[in-house]
Amino acid sequence: MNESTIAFIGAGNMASSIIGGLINNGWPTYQLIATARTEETLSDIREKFNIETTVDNHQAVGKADVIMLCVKPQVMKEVLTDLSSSIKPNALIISVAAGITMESLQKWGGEHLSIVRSMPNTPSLLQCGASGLYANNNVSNDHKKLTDDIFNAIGIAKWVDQESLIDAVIAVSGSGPAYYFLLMEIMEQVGSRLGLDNETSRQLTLQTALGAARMATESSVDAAELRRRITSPKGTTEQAIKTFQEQGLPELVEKAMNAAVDRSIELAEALKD
Ligand SMILES: NC(=O)C1=CN([C@@H]2O[C@H](COP(=O)(O)OP(=O)(O)OC[C@H]3O[C@@H](n4cnc5c(N)ncnc54)[C@H](OP(=O)(O)O)[C@@H]3O)[C@@H](O)[C@H]2O)C=CC1
Ligand SMILES: O=C(O)[C@@H]1CCC=N1
Repeated sequence: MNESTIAFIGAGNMASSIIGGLINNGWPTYQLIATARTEETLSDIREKFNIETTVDNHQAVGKADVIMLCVKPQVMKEVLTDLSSSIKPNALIISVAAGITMESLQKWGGEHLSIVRSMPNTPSLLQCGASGLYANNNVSNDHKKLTDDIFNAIGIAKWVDQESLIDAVIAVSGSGPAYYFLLMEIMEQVGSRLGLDNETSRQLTLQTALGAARMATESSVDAAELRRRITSPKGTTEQAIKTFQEQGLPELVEKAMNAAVDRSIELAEALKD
């Protein structure tokens, strides 16, 4: 069992997904600390996870072997600059923020710090997360192993060797759950408009998403082949897929994913100073 204490600076959607995923995987609650701006958020975290909380970032960071920066990109500079003096020597810093570069993190926290830029996603709560990881040159093999222990406990994790690929990870898996949720929302609504009662439409949609995801991950053939197996010649699926393709779904998805990348680059530029 890992003996490291992890401080979560920021205890919102992403932090609580990681905390929940770690606890579900057996990470000891006494090794987790979370901070937030408001007591309201912290009492919610204590109620859900029974871990130590504080509004004092310095107090949390002073005890931590791993400091997980889980605040919004817009407040990262203020938060990291302020807490840098309390970071223990040999602590590992992990940022989850979109659009905050390694250069900025080092400038605000200190050039000597071991920093990993991560891009997790909220299904981490169910240990179904998909994370991308990028390390600076100060990160030792032990720190990499520790990072792997954390992110593999909440799903799968892939190291990338160029920082710019973190933006690709944002477009695929960081933001990705929202794309599938959007499709589920739309299918539920259309099912209702086609005459199903709302609850039936919801249940059929969600079970279909779960079934498709499980088949895609558990089957020995790829998604394209699984799709072909549903698409009978001259059948109903053929008409639906043809409509998606003729109306530009592939181009639309590419455009949306590029928009996510562009926004990350734009944030990095706007928040670098
Ligand atoms: N949501 C997602 O799916 C993903 C998010 N991310 C990244 O995660 C980060 C957080 O996003 P998300 O969790 O959605 O945001 P939330 O707004 O849900 O959480 C942000 C948290 O930061 C806390 N906070 C704000 N200022 C401070 C401070 N000075 N000290 C300590 N805590 C502070 C807030 O406290 P309070 O609640 O008290 O206001 C809140 O708990 C972002 O950088 C984002 O890019 C990455 C991948 C996926
Ligand atoms: O939307 C965002 O900016 C964050 C990063 C990836 C998912 N949520």
